[in-house]
Amino acid sequence: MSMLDVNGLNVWFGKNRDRVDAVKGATFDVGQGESFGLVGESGSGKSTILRAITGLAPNWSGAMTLDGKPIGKKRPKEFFKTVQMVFQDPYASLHPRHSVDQVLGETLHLHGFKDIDTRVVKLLDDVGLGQKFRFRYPHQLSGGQRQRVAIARALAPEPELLLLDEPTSALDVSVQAEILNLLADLRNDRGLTYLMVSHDLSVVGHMCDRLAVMKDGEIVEILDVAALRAMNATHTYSKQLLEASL
Ligand SMILES: Nc1ncnc2c1ncn2[C@@H]1O[C@H](COP(=O)(O)OP(=O)(O)OP(=O)(O)O)[C@@H](O)[C@H]1O
Repeated sequence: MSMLDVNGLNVWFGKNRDRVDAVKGATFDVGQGESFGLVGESGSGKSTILRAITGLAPNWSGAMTLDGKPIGKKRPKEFFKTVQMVFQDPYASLHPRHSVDQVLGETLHLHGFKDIDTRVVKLLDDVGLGQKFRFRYPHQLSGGQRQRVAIARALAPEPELLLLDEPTSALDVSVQAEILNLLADLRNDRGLTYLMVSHDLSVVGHMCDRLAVMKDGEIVEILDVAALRAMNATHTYSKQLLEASL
């Protein structure tokens, strides 16, 4: 069964002459436990799809369902127990004056957990940081460590679906693989479902089962990773993208 089903999604910003149609008629589904990639050039609408799913892009039409239930205009609190997002830039996504303990503790509190201490310790272990990072502030962490905290925060409500918006592109090349391996391990251990945006085909080839290629707001092709590895795309633009990635 589909974890996420997106059907004829249109997303726009602004009005009249200022209107930008960022996503046009996007249709795809992400199976339970699947890792699905969205690739394409800058401005093709990849992040906007994630933002529409989480309610950060309010102007949309079409149909989206999560676990078979329609996603409406307002997201109830339970929605964010199932769906969490990890942003590209952990420098921007963590409050500079909140310690790691506050970041995780407040998220757990918000989601109604009582055994907060135990869970904070467990989350830090799960993302490979450990307790010594618990009372540090973002400026005392490296980029990779900050992204681990952001991943721990996303895992706190025990979600089923993680929306990953270029989760390694703001990091040093040397730590990108560590974070990708962490995400792959977490998916294996917890049976998570991923919807992952990347402009890097090698990242998607490593992390995803299937991918959608986007251009100018439209999905031009959906490929499985075997077809990606075999350079077996049908659409001209996907072919160009594959060739450019060599
Ligand atoms: N808040 C906004 N207001 C107006 N236009 C926006 C807004 N957010 C995105 N857009 C426009 O929507 C289009 C799609 O942007 P989006 O960020 O989804 O692309 P992307 O494929 O994720 O690119 P990138 O890899 O650079 O993040 C672009 O033309 C962008 O300028």
